[in-house]
Amino acid sequence: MSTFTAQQSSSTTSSFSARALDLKLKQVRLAHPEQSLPSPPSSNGASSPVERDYFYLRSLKECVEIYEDENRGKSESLAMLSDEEVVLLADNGKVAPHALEKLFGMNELERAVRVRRAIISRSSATKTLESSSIPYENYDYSRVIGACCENVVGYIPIPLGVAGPLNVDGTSFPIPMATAEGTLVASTSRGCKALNAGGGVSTVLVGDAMTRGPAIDFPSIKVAAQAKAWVDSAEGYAEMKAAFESTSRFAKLKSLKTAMAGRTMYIRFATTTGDAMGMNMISKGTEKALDTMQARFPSMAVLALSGNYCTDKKPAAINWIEGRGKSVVAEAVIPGHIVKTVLKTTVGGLCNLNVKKNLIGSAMAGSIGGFNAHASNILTAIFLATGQDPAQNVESSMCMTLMEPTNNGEDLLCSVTMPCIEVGTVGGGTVLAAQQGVLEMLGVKGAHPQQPGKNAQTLARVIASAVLAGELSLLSALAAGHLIKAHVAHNRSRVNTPAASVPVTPGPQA
Ligand SMILES: CC(C)(COP(=O)([O-])OP(=O)([O-])OC[C@H]1O[C@@H](n2cnc3c(N)ncnc32)[C@H](O)[C@@H]1OP(=O)([O-])[O-])[C@@H](O)C(=O)NCCC(=O)NCCSC(=O)C[C@@](C)(O)CC(=O)[O-]
Ligand SMILES: NC(=O)C1=CN([C@@H]2O[C@H](COP(=O)(O)OP(=O)(O)OC[C@H]3O[C@@H](n4cnc5c(N)ncnc54)[C@H](OP(=O)(O)O)[C@@H]3O)[C@@H](O)[C@H]2O)C=CC1
Repeated sequence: MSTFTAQQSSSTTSSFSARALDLKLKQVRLAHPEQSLPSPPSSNGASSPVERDYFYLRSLKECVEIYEDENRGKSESLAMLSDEEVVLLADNGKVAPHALEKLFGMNELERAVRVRRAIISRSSATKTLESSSIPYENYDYSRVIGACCENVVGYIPIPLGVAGPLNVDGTSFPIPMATAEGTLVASTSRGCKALNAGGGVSTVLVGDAMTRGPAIDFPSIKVAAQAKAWVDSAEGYAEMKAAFESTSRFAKLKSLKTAMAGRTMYIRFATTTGDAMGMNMISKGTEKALDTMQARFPSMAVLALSGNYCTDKKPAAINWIEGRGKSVVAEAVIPGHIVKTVLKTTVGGLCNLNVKKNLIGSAMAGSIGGFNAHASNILTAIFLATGQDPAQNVESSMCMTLMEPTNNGEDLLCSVTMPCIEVGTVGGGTVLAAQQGVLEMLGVKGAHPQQPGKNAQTLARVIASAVLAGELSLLSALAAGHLIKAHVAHNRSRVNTPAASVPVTPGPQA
């Protein structure tokens, strides 16, 4: 085995930048995985972690002896090893990379992330993760572990803009939007300006129920029908409700909808979930209710807690028709002169385009719940900013935008109908510090102190109102023929646009 001579003079060591030293060390480790590097002279005084790594890298055998010493706990043993030495243990199957937080302990969460980046980086084809611009430092990982993500290597920053403010039911709200699509915030702001000029948006909450729909098999259609009749009965409902509600202080069962497909039965549990979006809560309650049902129907077999009759994170007509999460309608009147001066179009032009695009165009396309221009743009940006589950934008963005002339054709009456806004202000990504900051700015952080559910409902009302702003502005830009002009101005970076690809010259056969 070749040997490596470390730079042992303290003056030479201090002339290394930490990064250069770190890279050098990694090269050595890759080339000589089994080698113990020489120790520094006692006068050296190497103190930074990188310097310690550089001078004290032990052999795999020594590292394993330290790590497996039964006289110490794992976190204590790992504290004696350098990052490089933990990477060495992981590379040799002694430490599971996804278990680093558990092994290091709660006081060393950033170290766990740093070491994992090194492990993953070096085993990947590109080897770029470790030195990449993906940030990982100064992040509160205690909020992430066991709640938001596993195998963490950092975090992805997304620009956060604020549109508005927007007057919703008499209160002025800033509209937080995390997005990488230039133009969105500007467009939503223009819509807010037009809406405020007409006195703002008024909203109604017409439903509040998260849903879960398990699939249950029975030996025959006869037994399945008996079970269905029992769940549909007052007695069955009461028994299921009691079992369901024993699992949570906040989840309250509102209805059970049953359906059969051959000998398989589906039950759509619909419940309020306080200020939580509620999927964990409702799944927990559903499991308990099915245990109760099983006692009555021993031959039933729960195939899956989710039988897609919910329907979570997938397009489905049942959500559009019955609603899921918060069902909100938001409405406003915009004076005709504001339509002209702020939106640069006319009441007639907007109404005509809305019918031809959002209603007839979507019908021609066979859309379910897509009777809008870009509800998902605004909703998803607010979801990301406020820590919602972004996969639920599928059904949450379902929206019908309506526009008609009012006040003898002078002004515009417009509305959005959104039956499935799935949001919470507790649980999931709402526990993260930055997302909590955004919820705080909106005055809806955490659980409402007196009325559980009010914070989440307010957030849903704000989202629907902001969607109305976005609809107005985009439709106006389309009606006026301004769309591409706006996107070239706000959405095409002159600094970062890469050089064009050079197509490979076609060969003689091509
Ligand atoms: C959680 C597991 C994986 C445990 O599963 P397990 O089999 O108990 O895990 P294990 O401890 O035996 O480990 C097996 C492997 O899992 C991985 N693994 C295990 N633990 C970790 C960890 N901490 N960090 C990273 N990786 C981990 C890892 O690869 C590990 O291998 P190893 O590396 O140890 O050789 C399993 O129960 C599972 O996959 N559950 C499903 C959870 C899920 O997919 N949830 C999705 C969200 S639900 C939803 O949003 C939509 C829904 C449900 O509503 C849609 C619908 O309607 O269907
Ligand atoms: N399991 C699944 O199938 C799915 C899970 N998810 C994920 O589920 C997570 C969200 O689940 P969710 O159930 O919303 O959140 P949580 O799992 O965090 O549950 C909410 C918790 O907050 C407590 N709580 C305190 N105050 C309130 C209040 N005012 N209103 C409501 N609850 C309160 C509840 O108490 P109590 O214990 O009394 O109920 C409960 O313990 C997200 O990470 C999401 O991505 C997403 C889709 C499917």
